[in-house]
Amino acid sequence: MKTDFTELEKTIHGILSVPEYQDHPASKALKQLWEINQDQWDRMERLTRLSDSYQDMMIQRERSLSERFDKHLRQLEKMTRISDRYQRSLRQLNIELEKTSLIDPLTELPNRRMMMKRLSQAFDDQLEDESQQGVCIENLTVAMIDIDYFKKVNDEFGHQVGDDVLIALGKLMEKSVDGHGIIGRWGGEEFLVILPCHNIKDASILMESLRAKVNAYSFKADDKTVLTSVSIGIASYQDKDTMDALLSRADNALYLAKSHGRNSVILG
Ligand SMILES: Nc1nc2c(ncn2[C@@H]2O[C@H](COP(=O)(O)OP(=O)(O)OP(=O)(O)O)[C@@H](O)[C@H]2O)c(=O)[nH]1
Repeated sequence: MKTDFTELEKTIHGILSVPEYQDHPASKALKQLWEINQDQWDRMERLTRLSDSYQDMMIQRERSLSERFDKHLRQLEKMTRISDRYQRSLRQLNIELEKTSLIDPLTELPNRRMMMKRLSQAFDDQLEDESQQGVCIENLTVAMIDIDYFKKVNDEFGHQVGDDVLIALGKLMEKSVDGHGIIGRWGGEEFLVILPCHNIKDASILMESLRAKVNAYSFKADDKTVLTSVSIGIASYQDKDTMDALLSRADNALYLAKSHGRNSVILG
């Protein structure tokens, strides 16, 4: 746009520099007009520069904002990844913790806590079944099993062999009960079997077979052989029974089995 005026500028400069025209009113007005024009140009240039620097500033600002946004986004993604990882490991830890709190570390059978949970569940099922006249018309039955003279095993063969015998007998008894109910380590050399939907007769046949298997089993420790047997007390659910009452009947039956010479099954 300014280049269009180049010729005009030259002409005006030409007129203004002629000495005879200096005092002519038209020359004075032209000079004034020229100065106003120059002033306008300066102002426009200043405005253009201002607008350019403003635009530069905005571009710069936009760039830094977008960089900051990208940086925050990356940080957020990183934090989300870390949090996901942390949550996964926490979940895994919880599963393991839950498992270790319910499993006996030596025999890897359910521990007493888990057996109490399962028994409580079996009780609920039993009560629900009674009220709804469901398919399970038989009683819930429990069996308390205690290894006979286990102290002797420890004394004679050492505690480590005692541990190995506990593990081996745990596996053997678990196999015997498999498909009928569950077995857990109740504590020390004592185990509990829960047999839902088993009347006392069926339960005693199953427990008698378990007893015979343990009796026939021999554990080899180096060149020595460890022979064991178990005493078993059985009790079936009776009307208005509590868990404690049922367990204590099974315990009393076990006590009788012990006092009647061990290696036997007694019904409570
Ligand atoms: N090796 C080993 N021994 C255990 C464990 N828990 C309990 N025992 C042992 O089991 C033995 C139980 O002894 P007692 O209660 O006298 O019973 P018992 O010798 O089996 O005799 P009866 O039960 O009367 O037939 C003790 O010597 C305990 O130390 C265990 O985790 N490992």
